[in-house]
Amino acid sequence: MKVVKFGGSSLTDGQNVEQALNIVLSDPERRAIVVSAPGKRSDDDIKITDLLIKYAGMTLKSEDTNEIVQNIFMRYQEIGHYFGLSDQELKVIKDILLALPNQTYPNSSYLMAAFKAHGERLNARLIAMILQHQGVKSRFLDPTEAGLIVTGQPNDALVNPESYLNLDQIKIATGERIIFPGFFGITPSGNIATFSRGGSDITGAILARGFHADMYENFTDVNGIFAANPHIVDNPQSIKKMTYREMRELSYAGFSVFHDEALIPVIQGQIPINVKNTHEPDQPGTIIVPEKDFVPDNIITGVTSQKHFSALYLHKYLLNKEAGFTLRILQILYKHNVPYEHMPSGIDDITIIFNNDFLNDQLIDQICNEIQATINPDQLEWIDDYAIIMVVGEGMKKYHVVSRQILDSLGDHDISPRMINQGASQISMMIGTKKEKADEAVKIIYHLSV
Ligand SMILES: Nc1ncnc2c1ncn2[C@@H]1O[C@H](COP(=O)(O)OP(=O)(O)O)[C@@H](O)[C@H]1O
Ligand SMILES: N[C@@H](CC(=O)OP(=O)(O)O)C(=O)O
Repeated sequence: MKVVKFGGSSLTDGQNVEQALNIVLSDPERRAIVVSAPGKRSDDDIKITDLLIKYAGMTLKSEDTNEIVQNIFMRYQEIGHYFGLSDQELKVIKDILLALPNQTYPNSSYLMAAFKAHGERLNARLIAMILQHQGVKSRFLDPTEAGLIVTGQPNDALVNPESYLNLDQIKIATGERIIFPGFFGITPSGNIATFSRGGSDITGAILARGFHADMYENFTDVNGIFAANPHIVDNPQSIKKMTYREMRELSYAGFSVFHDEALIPVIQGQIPINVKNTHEPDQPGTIIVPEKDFVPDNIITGVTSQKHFSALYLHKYLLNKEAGFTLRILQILYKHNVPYEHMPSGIDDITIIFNNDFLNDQLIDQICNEIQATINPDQLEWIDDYAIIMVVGEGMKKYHVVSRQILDSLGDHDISPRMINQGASQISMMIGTKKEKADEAVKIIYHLSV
């Protein structure tokens, strides 16, 4: 059997949902369907998830929410009407939306998670109603009923392994389709908690493992995974086949088309992933497979950049002889609950690279002051303007000359790397640059790879 996930970009309106359902019905193996909340219908539209975040915020501030509820409901109503559902049949969706503020939540973070999750919960319910209306044997299955248990942060949850045992018990009748909402699970105490943004990919992966699927098909709005972000490189080539670890490195480093955490359940279950286009389902898309089933065609598979970093540069002579130097820095970061992304070092220097999401100006000042006082470095410099370019390819392991070509080409364009780090897996190379040079660097490296 196949688990199939449709992203919000594939479920924007009635016509899109019809395309998705045709895909489902064209293959009897497509038995478990994971859906996201309806996405943007045009560039200036708002995703349902973002409308729900606004609804939660207004509820917390006790503002009038009639208009926002109506706006959210209208999106579902429009899809329902396209398939001939009556307002009477759709009333349940409005009732659930209106009832959200009246539930009890442990705190405002759980309230936010529950509101957000209803984008997918109501869409799955609606799509099951549409299929039933068309006479297709189908069932809405909720994470509560399925036992998709999660722990951790209410808006950044992690799957609990018990979920796989629960999913294993679920019977899908012959010819039946299960419609499952993406993006959230239920905590052991029965509250809703969501994965991080884009997390319906994770739900699809959990179901693929839990149901022992032969394939996880992930439908989006482009022909698979491109070798570079299409917003940076014009018409990038689509990758035919790649490995789990290539995808994990690339999605972690900026390929937002597939969530990096969604790789983990499929790797554990050794299930191939096929990223495909809902609008062109006959195109092969990208297949993501275990390393043992892969022979690289190219040296570089993909290149990506991320610009949300800062770095702390520390210089101290004989740093390499001072036991506990790094430990004392890490203790300061730990005290302030600040994680770091990377820490390349030399004999007398170390750079610590941070994700800006975990920082603010006050925290930066505190950390710098404490490091200055504790470590007494010869030089301490905070660098705001930091981007990381990640070049990934299984073929890079064999052809070390590619690193030199990359650096030479960047140098020819006056881009001098601030840091170079060859990953321990030898399939990736990380290059630190100024933010303003990041897109240009991606273009240069992409054109070397094709
Ligand atoms: N390397 C890449 N390959 C394909 N798409 C990419 C890549 N990087 C960014 N994207 C963007 O990701 C979008 C699909 O991701 P997303 O909008 O989250 O889809 P969905 O709603 O289907 O989950 C594409 O429309 C594309 O613009
Ligand atoms: N709707 C959620 C979860 C998700 O995965 O959405 P999408 O499939 O549209 O990326 C979000 O916007 O984050």
